[in-house]
Order: sequence, then structure tokens, then C-alpha cells
Amino acid sequence: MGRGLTLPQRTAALIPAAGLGTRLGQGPKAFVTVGGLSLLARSVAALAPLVDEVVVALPDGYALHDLNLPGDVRAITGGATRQASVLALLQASEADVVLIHDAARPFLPPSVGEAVKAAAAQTGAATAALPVADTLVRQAGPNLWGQLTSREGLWAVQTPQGFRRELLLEAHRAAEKSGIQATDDAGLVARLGLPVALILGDARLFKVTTPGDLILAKALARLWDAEHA
Ligand SMILES: Nc1ccn([C@@H]2O[C@H](COP(=O)(O)OP(=O)(O)OP(=O)(O)O)[C@@H](O)[C@H]2O)c(=O)n1
Ligand SMILES: C[C@](O)(CO)[C@H](O)COP(=O)(O)O
Repeated sequence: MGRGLTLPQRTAALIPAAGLGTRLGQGPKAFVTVGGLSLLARSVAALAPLVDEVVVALPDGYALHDLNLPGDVRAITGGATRQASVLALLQASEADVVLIHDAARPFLPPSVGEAVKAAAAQTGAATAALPVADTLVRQAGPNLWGQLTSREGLWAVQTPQGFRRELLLEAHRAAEKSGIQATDDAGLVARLGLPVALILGDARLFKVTTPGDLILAKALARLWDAEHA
């Protein structure tokens, strides 16, 4: 191959969707619908145009044919934790660059997905995130105001998170070896001392976690569907 030529990079969207939705209380959350579409179907529809393949991790006993998903999607069975589900997804793909995206974040603006993908391909690791807007306080005891924490320089981390797949696999294997459980994938890469780019996310990328979030998602679905029809 001549100098300056680069091989095309194969990309995959890997969607952990195997959670039980305990805080929402309506069964496995990825299958909960807003505006007639499941959270998972919305996440798949947002990511499929950005990548070569889509793989989702489902709870044990669930199958793709129950789901009426758009496009060509492969499913595997997830693990007992989000981290285990992502590791299983990483092992199920051979893509060079992967976008990890929570099924529980159904409203992904295309520009954010594109920006995370481009940054991940260039730097190896990137995540959508938003600068924190609220005052932050650590509780002194249950429901009791304690120490104020400056929000200066603090970001709330969202998904998608994009990585060179080999790099994220290495981070997961290192975490497994040390018995580390993290809440996200970028944290596992940062733990190895490697940089993670912060890409400006979007308020609409909130994670549907509680019944209040579901009310917001149902309201937003009407506007979103009108805008993205
Ligand atoms: N064992 C798990 C746990 C979570 N997830 C996925 O990781 C994302 C973020 O998880 P979260 O919002 O915590 O979902 P749940 O685990 O379903 O919620 P809860 O903690 O309330 O049970 C979700 O898309 C969820 O389906 C997963 O694939 N496998
Ligand atoms: C990955 C994540 O969405 C980034 O904010 C978040 O950490 C997932 O957390 P959860 O504990 O699985 O809800």
C-alpha cells in the first residue's frame, strides 16, 4: 500500500439493552415504548445510519423478532451488569471503531453521534457529555445538606461513547482483572491513563431512568418525531 493511504475503518453501534429497568418499574426498559416506539427501536434508528453494523445486548430470554426493529440488527444476550453486557458486545463485533450507546437514551441528535464517531476514530476515545448546570452538594447524612462542590469544570457524562474497539477491549480486560466495576466505558479507558475527548452532548440525550424521565420522554417524542419525520 502506498504511503498516506489508510484502510477504511469498519464501524459498529453496540447497544447495551439488557437492563431490568428497576428504577422505572415497567420491566426491561429497552422495550418500554414512547410515542409508539420502544426506547431500543429509537436508539437503533438513530445509530444505524452512522455505522456499518448494529449489535444489541438483550436480557436473557428476549429475542429480536419480538421487537420490530428498523434495519439489519444482530442480538446477543447481555450480562448481569452494564459492564458485562458491553464486554459481550465488544467480543461479538470485529469493527475497528465502536459507538457504545445506552438503549435508555432514545433521543440522539445525529450531529452528536457524528461528532463522537469522528473524535473516536481520530483520538481513540470520546464521549458525549454536558457541562453541569446545577449547584452541587454532597449530603452530610440522609437528606441533609453537607459540603458544597464547585461545578466549575464538571461535566455530566452521556452516551454515545466512541472508541477504537481494541482499546476498549483492553480497558475492559484490565478492569476485569482488577475486579473494577465502573458505571461507564470512558471511565475504564481513563483508568489506563489514556485521554478521553469530551464532545458537547445535548439535553435531549437524557437517560430514561425514573418514572419522571418517562413523562419527559413521552412529551419529547411528539416534538422529536415531527422534527425527524
Ligand atoms: N445488565 C445490564 C444493565 C444495564 N444495561 C443497559 O445499560 C443501559 C444503562 O443502564 P440503566 O439505565 O441503569 O438501565 P437498567 O439497568 O435497566 O436500570 P435499573 O438500574 O433501574 O435497573 C441501559 O440501556 C440498560 O439496558 C445492560 O445492557 N445490561
Ligand atoms: C453510561 C452512562 O449512561 C453514562 O452516564 C451511565 O453511567 C449509566 O449508568 P447506569 O448506572 O447504568 O444507570
